[in-house]
Amino acid sequence: MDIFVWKKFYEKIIHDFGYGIKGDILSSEVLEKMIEIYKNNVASNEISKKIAGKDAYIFGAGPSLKKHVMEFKKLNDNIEKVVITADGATKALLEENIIPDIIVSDLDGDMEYILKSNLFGSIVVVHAHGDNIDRLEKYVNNLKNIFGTTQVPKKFKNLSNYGGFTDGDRCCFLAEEFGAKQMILCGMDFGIYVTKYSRPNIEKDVEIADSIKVKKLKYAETLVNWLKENGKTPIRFMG
Ligand SMILES: Nc1ncnc2c1ncn2[C@@H]1O[C@H](COP(=O)(O)OP(=O)(O)OP(=O)(O)O)[C@@H](O)[C@H]1O
Ligand SMILES: Nc1nc2c(c(=O)[nH]1)N=C(CO)CN2
Ligand SMILES: [Mg+2]
Repeated sequence: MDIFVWKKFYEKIIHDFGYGIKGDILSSEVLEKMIEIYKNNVASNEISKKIAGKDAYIFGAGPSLKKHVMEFKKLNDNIEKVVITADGATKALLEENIIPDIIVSDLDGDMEYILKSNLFGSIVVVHAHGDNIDRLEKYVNNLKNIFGTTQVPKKFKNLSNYGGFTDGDRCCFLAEEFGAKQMILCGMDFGIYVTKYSRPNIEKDVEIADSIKVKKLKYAETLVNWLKENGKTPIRFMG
């Protein structure tokens, strides 16, 4: 997404959620510094090699996730694919012995499966924002092959901004940026329900989301719809 178009979305989002741009900038600076120190990042051409020209299967943590993982497993064609998971959705793929090529995360969820998947080779696209500085400090030096992103519409030496807000819609903006042939969205239900993959501490498998999560999902849907209308990569839903 053009940075000026993203700036308009971003200003609305931070106003709507009461986030401060200062926190987002500080967090981005922290991630930049860590990448400089640990040098554990990959260059953008590594992302390009994984995505360009392929069918991008993008997995979010909605109620249809497990069903769509099983459908994905049954695919039997020779089409080149890239598996991109949003944060908590990573666990559902590992449960089926599928290692995602790329994980997009702000590191705010259950890290066990992201760390495990990264050990098996997944690139982790780590997002900096004002509410995850502690998570960056705790986990970035334990990861290899990371790619840093920011939501601040401003240039950073080691961070990229392709637009997008939640981990799920940012997967889509990444696939668009790096020239996927098409995107197939799995577990990207949006709506008002969350799963244990998104919120590990809920009692039932699926529960009604809290109001902030519902609002985040609404933005995720709006951004994916924007991309569908304005992007070059076709987007469809699994099933
Ligand atoms: N019904 C849904 N419930 C949860 N995630 C969904 C749903 N539909 C789509 N998604 C996408 O799946 C992604 C992964 O979910 P997860 O809750 O692990 O991520 P998250 O963005 O870190 O959420 P949060 O910021 O609220 O912690 C979300 O970012 C969202 O874009
Ligand atoms: N400042 C801030 N930015 C975000 C946040 C958040 O909680 N705080 N959550 C996001 C994805 O869910 C994306 N961006
Ligand atoms: Mg997250």
